[in-house]
Amino acid sequence: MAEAQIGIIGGSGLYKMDALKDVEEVQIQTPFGYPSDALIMGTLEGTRVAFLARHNRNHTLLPSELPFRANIYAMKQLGVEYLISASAVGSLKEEVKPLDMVVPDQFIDRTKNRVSTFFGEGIVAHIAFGDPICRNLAGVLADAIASLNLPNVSLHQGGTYVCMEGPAFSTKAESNLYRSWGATVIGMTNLPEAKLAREAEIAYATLALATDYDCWHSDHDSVTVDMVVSNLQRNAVNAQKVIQETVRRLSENPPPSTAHSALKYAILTPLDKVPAATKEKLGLILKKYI
Ligand SMILES: CSC[C@H]1O[C@H](OP(=O)(O)O)[C@H](O)[C@@H]1O
Ligand SMILES: Nc1ncnc2[nH]cnc12
Repeated sequence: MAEAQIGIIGGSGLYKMDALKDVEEVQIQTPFGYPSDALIMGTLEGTRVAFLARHNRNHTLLPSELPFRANIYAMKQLGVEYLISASAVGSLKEEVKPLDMVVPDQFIDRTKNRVSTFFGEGIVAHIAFGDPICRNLAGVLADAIASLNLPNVSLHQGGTYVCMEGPAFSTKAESNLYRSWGATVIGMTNLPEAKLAREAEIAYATLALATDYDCWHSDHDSVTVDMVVSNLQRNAVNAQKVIQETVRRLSENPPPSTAHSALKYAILTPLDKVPAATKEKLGLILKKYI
């Protein structure tokens, strides 16, 4: 099986990475079904990476339809230890302008219909999630953004990403509620990924690309898909530069991550009491502990 230490999940508007060399497309089956699309393996800055279009290259999957478990498990099968998510988000703060980049460090869960754990079926585990983003990976990502000095793009390091169910965008009352909570950006995808990545002991960080002011801002039109995609297309070149620079820095100096041992104290069920079928299904995740 092709291997990569670094994974990239591209969201709305980022369906491929132009700079990848020696590209190989791999269809991966996991115990949780097929991922959103084939994984694109390629070399970036001399390092093998795995790229996945979160909603499929043809954008056929709603946020609520995403096979989150298969996506993260497939990354684990490829040997991924660091996962960078690029995502379109709405801004909930005046100072976060469309086209700005945010590296969030917190989430608020407003989803209703997502499976966000690999556990169950006879095995119980509770990962620590007080710091849902890997601080060291986020640091590398933020340093990479800062080093590029991208014109007209401000970096906001830290901030809270509200993850809503969708697919409809928020009402003004909801948007203002999230603002009153001090949240920074809003999207529909990153929280289940962050939880599953943590369970799979993969370090996870988000490159949030602001595309709109959601619907709260009286001087801006309410968010539309056109607005999101046209802004993200304007930003896609920048996003790829950031990812490339992040990969260069990561491959030179892969940082330690507490995510890499997240399960050490998380599993409650004695492993000899876990049904054999479950042990087999979660084999890749559990093997360190068996
Ligand atoms: C196309 S607008 C809404 C859509 O965009 C974001 O997707 P992603 O996080 O994959 O970039 C947002 O979460 C919604 O899924
Ligand atoms: N305003 C918004 N709400 C939810 N998801 C988004 N993705 C991009 N903009 C968004």
